[in-house]
Amino acid sequence: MRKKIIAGNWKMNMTPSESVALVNELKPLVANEEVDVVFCVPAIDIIPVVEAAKGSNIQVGAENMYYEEKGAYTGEISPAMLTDAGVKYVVLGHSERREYFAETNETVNKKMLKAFEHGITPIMCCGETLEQREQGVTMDFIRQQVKVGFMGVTADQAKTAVIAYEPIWAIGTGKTATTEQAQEVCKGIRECIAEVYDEATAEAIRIQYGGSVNAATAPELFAQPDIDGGLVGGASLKPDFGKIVNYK
Ligand SMILES: O=C(CO)COP(=O)(O)O
Repeated sequence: MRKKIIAGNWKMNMTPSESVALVNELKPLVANEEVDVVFCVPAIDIIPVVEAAKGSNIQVGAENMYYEEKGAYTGEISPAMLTDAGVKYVVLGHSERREYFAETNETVNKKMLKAFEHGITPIMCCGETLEQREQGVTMDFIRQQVKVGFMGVTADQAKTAVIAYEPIWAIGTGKTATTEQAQEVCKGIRECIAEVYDEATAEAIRIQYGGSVNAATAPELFAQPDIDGGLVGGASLKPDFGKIVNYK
């Protein structure tokens, strides 16, 4: 049985002081030992959020990370900086980073390998545009994202990874994919992992759905056999997130 993982992606919202207030507000609402609860937050919020989350079930993630150890990479954050600050997870290859910051399957792959090397669990995002869905190439596109993203990743590492299926047309639009659409693609991703690795790896890896998840849609989505939780944007900044975490 895979443990559900419900993660908030704060994106570029919340100053450090706002982040502490939000954690204090949400802390009692997201208490649930049956699921992994992760707050993925802007780099500058990591230290105050780790501090504010102490003693709770909230684990902290980053929204991005660079793939080099250290050096002359102005503006970047290294994996060692993240682990030293108490980070356990990192979102990699979010569609917003692919669109606005030139992330490619290849740079995502480098970051994936680095994250595993440092014991940080990657939440690797994939997902199609509306145009790709209409052209019927959704699964081809996602399979490529997954295959390249996981190049050189061992089966034991892959078993611990998280993949977030986020159809781009459903992000921030209020348009959640239907339960059937979300389940179908998450199942397809699991089949892709079984082809690249084996059944045991496919059974172990956790696959989230993301894209306009809210308290109303979460219960049905998370009840699907191949959906192991969610990556939640907008609703993770509100008390609604407590309802999503306690969807049962
Ligand atoms: O991109 C997302 C999470 O990473 C989804 O964002 P929304 O939940 O705001 O649609």
